Parts: sequence; C-alpha cells; structure tokens
Amino acid sequence: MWEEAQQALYHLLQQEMPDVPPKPEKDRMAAAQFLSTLYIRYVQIFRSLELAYDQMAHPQKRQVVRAMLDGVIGRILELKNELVELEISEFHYFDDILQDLKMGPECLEIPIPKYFIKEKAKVLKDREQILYQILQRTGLQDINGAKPVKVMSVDEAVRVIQVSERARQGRLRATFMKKIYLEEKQERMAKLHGEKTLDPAVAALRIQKIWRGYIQRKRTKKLREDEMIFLGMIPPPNFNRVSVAAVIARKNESLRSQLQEQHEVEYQSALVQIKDTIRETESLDMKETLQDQIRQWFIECRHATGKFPDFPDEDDGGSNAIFSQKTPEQVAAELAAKEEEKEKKKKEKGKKEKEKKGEKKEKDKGKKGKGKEEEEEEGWKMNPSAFLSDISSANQAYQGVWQHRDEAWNLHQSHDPELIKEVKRKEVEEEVRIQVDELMRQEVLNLKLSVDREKGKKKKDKKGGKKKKKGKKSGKRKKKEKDLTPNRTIDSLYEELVTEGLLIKPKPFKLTDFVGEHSYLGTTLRQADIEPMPSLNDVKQLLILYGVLPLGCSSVHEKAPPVKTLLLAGPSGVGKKMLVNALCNETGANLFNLSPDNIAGKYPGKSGLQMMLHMVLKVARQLQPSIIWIDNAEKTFYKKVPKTEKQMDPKRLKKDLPKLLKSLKSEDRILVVGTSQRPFEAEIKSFCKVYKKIILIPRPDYAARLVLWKQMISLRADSATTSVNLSALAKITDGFTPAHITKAVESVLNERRVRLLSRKPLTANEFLNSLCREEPVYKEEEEAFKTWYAKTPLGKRRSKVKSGGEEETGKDKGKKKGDKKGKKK
Ligand SMILES: Nc1ncnc2c1ncn2[C@@H]1O[C@H](COP(=O)(O)OP(=O)(O)OP(=O)(O)O)[C@@H](O)[C@H]1O
Repeated sequence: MWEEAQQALYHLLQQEMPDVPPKPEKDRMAAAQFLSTLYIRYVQIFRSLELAYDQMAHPQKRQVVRAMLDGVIGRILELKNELVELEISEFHYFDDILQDLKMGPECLEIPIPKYFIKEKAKVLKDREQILYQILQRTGLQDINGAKPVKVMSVDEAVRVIQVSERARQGRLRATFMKKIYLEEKQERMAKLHGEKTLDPAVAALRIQKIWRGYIQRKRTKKLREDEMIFLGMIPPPNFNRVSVAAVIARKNESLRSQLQEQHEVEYQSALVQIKDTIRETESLDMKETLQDQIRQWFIECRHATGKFPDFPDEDDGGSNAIFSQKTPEQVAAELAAKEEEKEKKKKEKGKKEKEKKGEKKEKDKGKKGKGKEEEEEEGWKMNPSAFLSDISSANQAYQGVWQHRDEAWNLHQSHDPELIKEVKRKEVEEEVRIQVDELMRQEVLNLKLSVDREKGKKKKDKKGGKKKKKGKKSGKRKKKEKDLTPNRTIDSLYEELVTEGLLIKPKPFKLTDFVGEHSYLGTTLRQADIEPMPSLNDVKQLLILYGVLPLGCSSVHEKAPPVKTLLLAGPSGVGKKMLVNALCNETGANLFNLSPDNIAGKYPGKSGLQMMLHMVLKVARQLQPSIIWIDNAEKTFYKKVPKTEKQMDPKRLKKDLPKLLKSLKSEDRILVVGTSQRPFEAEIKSFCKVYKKIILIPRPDYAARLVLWKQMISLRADSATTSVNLSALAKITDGFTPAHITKAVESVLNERRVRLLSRKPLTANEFLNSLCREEPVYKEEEEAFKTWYAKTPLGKRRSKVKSGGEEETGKDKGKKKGDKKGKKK
C-alpha cells in the first residue's frame, strides 16, 4: 500500500510541480474539475498512507510515512480551501468524477488517523483519571447528565428484594391455579358432552392434515427468505456475525501495535548506543584526518595566495566552508567578497528606504495601467502551497532510501543500524569538527604570528556581539501577553476550571456514531441549478476537515489554512452537541464550556471575566489540543436581549471573544466551536465576523432517515429490523430529527419488548405513538435557516455570482485579495 501510494504521489507531484508554471484557467468549471480530481486523488493516497502508518512496525520507515502523511493532510486542507473559494460553497459534490474514476462514494470518506489518539493514549488516560478524581472530590454531578450512584440502605435493599420475590411467587401461583382451573374445566366439559372416540383412520387423517400444512408453511417461508436473501432484499443470517478471519486480523492489529512500541523503544536506545560507539571508535581518526586536511588546505592556500587566510568564523560554518569543494583561491576570494558585500549592504539600505517611498507613489499612479495587465492574466490560479515541499522531500527520502532497499534480512522489521550509523556519523563529525576548529583556529593564529607576522583582528567578534544584541532588542519589542496567574501551576488552574464547571468531560460519542448517508445527486442537482441540501455525511466530512485533522496534528495546524472558529447551526436535535463531543474524543481535546448559560454569574465583573478567559486560554494552550464550546452562540450577539434572559447577561463575551481569537496563534491548537438553534436572532455582522466557518446541519433526508432507523433499531435488537417496514417509517418521518428517532426507538424497544420479539415481531406502527408526541422541523423553520445562511458572507457571495454570472467572481476575488492585503498591512 505504501508503495502504491508513493507511486500515485510521484505522479501527482509531477503534475503539481511542473517545470513551466501553468497558465491561469479561465473556465471556472474546468478549474473546479481539475481541483476536485486532485482532491480525490490525494484523499486516496491519504487513506492508504494512514493505514500503512498504522500497521507498519519499522520505526525508520514510519518516520518517512508520517512526514508524508502530515504533508498530504495539509495539502488536502489546502485543496479544500481552494475549492471553497472557487465554488463559493462549503459543500462539494464529486459524484460525476467518482463515476469517471470508477469509485464508490465511500472512497471519499476521510479517515481519522489513529495515531492522533494512539500516540498520546497514556497522557489522555492520566488526564481522564485526574478529571474523574476532581469530579468525585468536589461531588459535582457527572457532566454526562448521569447522576452519581446513590448508595442504598440495607432496609431499602431488603424491601426491593422482598417485593420482587413476592411478585415472582405470586405469578408462579397464578399460573399454577390457572392450569388447575383449565384442567377442571376440560373434565367438566367432557362429562357434560360424553366422551367421543374417533375412528383411528379419521384421527390419523386429521393429524396428517395439520402436520402437512405446518411443514409446508415452514418450507415456503424458508424458500421465500432464501429468495429475498438471494435478491439482496434482506441480509443473510450470518451477515452481522464477525468472521474468524476478522477476529484474527483484529488480534494481529493489536499485536502489531505492541510490536511498534517495542521497536520504537529499541530504536531510541540504538540511537544513543550507536552514537556512543562511533564516538569511541571513530572520533580519534576523524579528528586526526580533519586536522591534517585543514593544515594541508592552509598550506596550499599560502602557496597560492602568498599568505595564510583567516580561519572562517563559526557563524560561516567554520572549517565546513573550507571543504565545500572549492579551491583555496576561491575561498579566499569569497571571504574577501563577503566583507565587501557587508559594507555595500549598509550603504544600500539607506538608499532602499528612500526608493520605497518613491515606489509607493508610483504604485498609486500606475494602478490603472496594472488593471489592464491583470485583465489579461485573469483566471483561476492555484495559490502556492505550504506542504508540497514537505511532501516532495519526504518522497525523495523514500526514493533515495527505501524504494529499492534490500530488506531480506529484516523479516521482523526492526530498525536498520546502517541508516542510524550514517546519520550519527555525521553528528559526531560535526561535534569533532567544532572541537578541531577551536584548536586549528589557535594554530593558524600562531602560524600567522610566527610566519606572516600579522596581528589577529578582533573586528568580527565585535560585529557578532552587536548582532546578537540587536536580535535581543527586537525580541523584547514584541508585546507579550500578561500572565495574570504567574504563581499557579497548570494543575491547580485545571482543577479550578473543573470545579467551576468550565472544563467538562466530553460525552463518549465518536464520529462513527454520527449516522448519515452520502448525497448521491449533488452534482446532478447543481447542474440543474438547484442547490442541494447537504447530507449528514457531508457535514461529518467537513467536521473532520476543519476540526479533527488540524487539531490532531500540530505541523498541519501551523501551516494549513487557519480555521479558528466553527459554527454548527441547525434545528434542535440534529446532533450539534454530539458532533462537538465527538470532535473532542477523536482528537483527545479538552472541552471548555463557555456557553452564556454556563458562565452566567461566574467570575463576575470585568476583571473576573478577563481572569476567566486568561485561565481558560492558559490551560487550553498548555494542554492542547482544546475545544472551546459555546452553546447557544447566538445569545452572545443578540440583536435584543429578551427580558427573561437579561439577568444572565448573555452578551458578556461579545467584546472579549474577538480579542481571544486574535490572541490565538498558528501554533495554538485551539478551536472555538459555537452551536446554535436560532442563529437568526443574532446580529449578523458581528456574529459572522467571529464565526467565519458556518456549517448548516440539515434535518436528515430520506436516505439518512432510513439508515438512522435501521441503525438505531439494530443497536437495541439486532434481528428486529427484518420485520419492520423501514422504508415506510423513513418516508413518514420526514421532518423528524435523529434525536426524535433515537427517542422513539428507546421508548418502544424497552427491555420487555426486546424479550418479546421472538414471539411478537416488531412493526413500524409501534413507533407512531411516540413520534406523535414530538414536534417535527417544519418547512418554515428550514426556510428561515436557508434565508439566514444566504445573508452570511459566503451565502451573499454565492447569490451574487448566481445573479451576476461569473464575471463577478473575478472581481470579488480581486476585492477579497485586496481586503486581505489591507488587513495584513
Ligand atoms: N446523526 C446522528 N446519528 C445518530 N444519533 C444522532 C445523530 N444526530 C443526533 N443523534 C442523537 O440525538 C441526540 C441529540 O443530539 P444533540 O443533543 O447533539 O442535538 P442538538 O442539535 O445539539 O440539539 P439541541 O440544539 O436541542 O441542543 C444525541 O444524543 C444522539 O443520540
């Protein structure tokens, strides 16, 4: 898989980094097609590499795969960003391309790399333990909503047992009495009518008739079932049974992860050990040859130029500069040239500053002229990538080291000592070189004094000193955030946040629990100029792209297009909170709850609020990744605060939230996630300024409802789905949310009903009672969400393009770029 992925990547890289830069693409459709294909191909590579990385035991190979994997993740995020800018929509549909590539929709699913959790499993477990202890100590309610278990007194327990035992005896007695009653009744009836004896032939016929009917009905039922299985209408009996092969494979997987750990430990100790051995056995030789070489070089240099050159500074690479395959004359000339250049630069600096001012004026004048040039060059062009160079260097590492390596000796895939030696030898050489340089510098000085009769110059040292000082000063100038809690440890801050209920334990949801279906008609609908409603699966994929991947991997987070905030908006019960919790669990992030209802009354006053945010940020940064969740996000930006909520002061965070976002740097893996049922109640401008990425979560469509019903019922009773008309259920529950469906299934399929299933098959009708009591999402509510979304920046841009044609995209883009530049300035 690794090899295949590398091959695919090699071809992609050739396409992505051509020798001649491609011309701007004028056809927007063609550009989108090109980008989508790239995206899909990268996703395939990602899927293969992720699996390969998870299953590989060789520690050095894993390093290369990991570098590649991170690069590919970053590139996927960049491509997604390009797609969003180009198509002005968060959701993209690739079904036509998938058809061309002969792939199924499941190929587009972005896996969550297992190493996100695996590599810090111990830290996460410890943290969970600490959280649990704090919650227990403070007697706080478990955040999952489950109340702490109450201890029962002995009297109560005895009473409960007595009640159930008496009931059991009562039931037994009742059935016994019923039996006696029926027997007596039968006897009485027999006496009344007089006993009739049947003719044995007639009796046999009767028994035969009943038996034959019974056996035929059974056979027909079996035949019918077989046919349904053959047609694929119902699953075969062993459908959900885990096969032996799967069990063995799973076992192998866990064994392999143990092997990975073991090999990693061996590799780390080999790193130290091999370096020590090289240092012991080879460093003396290295030292002598190096000294000889340097001496030889200086003597040759003196022969050529007539005097000993200066020994290169440590900043210039020390004696490394000598061995850069240059003749002594070249090096001497270079050293002289460098000095001259430095002086020149100083003079030029002054000039440049003057020129810059002049240029600015010219730019303003020349704007009109430039406009024409831009028009000629107009069209879509890919933005430069921050990840391609990483991918390319990892690819070179693969080609240089691993592609044709003979590993016949390494059946167990442990580390390769030869490779370690290569690296460590270089490290030791560098250490030795620094020592030798010190010695040789002195020796050359002495030689100069005695042979050339020169005095050592110390100018350079002074310069070096000055430089360093300058560096320090500029470092100081940067504004540093004030630490309001300098004397407190992270542990104590953590504990305080937990006791205040600001840091909570996420509910144990996984993203795989979030059920949904692909949207199969996306492209077709878009081609017919109808904007399709995204499916629940599309939403899940977006969350992985914007949330899980950047939060899980620091190198990706630093360079990928930044996403600091996410807003999940949708009707009640579509799974917004579930997604936030799943995000935390998939990335091992801490969950901070800064919802207006939760912070009401806590840390009062302006300074209190500052202190609270400071503490949250400090802990979130130290124990990253972290998610700051704001439920009912619209309340912070209320147009008008309702009277009933005035006391809560929901707009408390309004001013500080943008500041908090500003202080987040690219290395802080912190994501602010807002969830909102009624985003239209917020003041849209400031709301959208904070929440740049908005994801509308729709009510489930037919396909999603069908899968939801099926999944929910089979979770409680595996065999029950066969008798229920799921299609009818999915059809009539249009407008109901996953929460309604879950609730209905929970209330109907209680323990008693599950026990009865073998005698009384489940039917769709049984769910109706529970559903009647729920309020579905009406069309008006959905329309309100859609119209609100059309007013958000992305929605506005999209409707502009729709109404104004493609020309405006170009203008819009130009404007946007201008805006960005302006902001940067
Ligand atoms: N796609 C889904 N798949 C499976 N279960 C789901 C899905 N969506 C929601 N649920 C179930 O519905 C329940 C309610 O979801 P959740 O509380 O996340 O909804 P919400 O949108 O945050 O609601 P509200 O806006 O009222 O707070 C969850 O506990 C989960 O069991």
